Amino acid sequence: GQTAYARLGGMPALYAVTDNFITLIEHEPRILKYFKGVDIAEFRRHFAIQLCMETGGPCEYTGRTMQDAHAMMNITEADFNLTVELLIKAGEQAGLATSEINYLLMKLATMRKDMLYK
Ligand code: HEM
Repeated sequence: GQTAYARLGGMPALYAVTDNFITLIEHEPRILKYFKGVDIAEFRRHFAIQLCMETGGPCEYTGRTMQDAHAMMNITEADFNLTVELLIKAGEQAGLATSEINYLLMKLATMRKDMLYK
């Protein structure tokens, strides 16, 4: 029984991951350039809610599809991989177990093709 959402500490933990992720992006010019003019408060909320949904939590994602959200960005494979590294680091900084980080990555990996080169 327990969902991954409960195991990893619920919404406070997912917001910690999200905030760490945003800080890491702010320090990585290669990724930050994609975020010019983006409403970060909305990105934060949608990202955390998406993590909640993907881990079986009691949330309903109301943001755009991954294909729409990442359209016209032409995200390269290298930049996608770098972003995933930042997300791993964000999870580590938030104290998530490696198994929970891997679970998250596995869930998000299925969306990869929706984001690349759109
Ligand atoms: C693990 C992979 C990723 C996930 C799960 C993810 C998830 C999300 C989510 C949930 C949103 C919010 C959509 C909305 O508010 O409607 C978003 C927006 C965004 N993502 Fe990603 N993303 C990923 C990878 C990337 C990568 C690799 C980049 C760039 C290198 C990127 C750049 C952006 C930008 C710039 C926005 C804001 C778009 C806007 O508001 O116009 N994302 N992403």
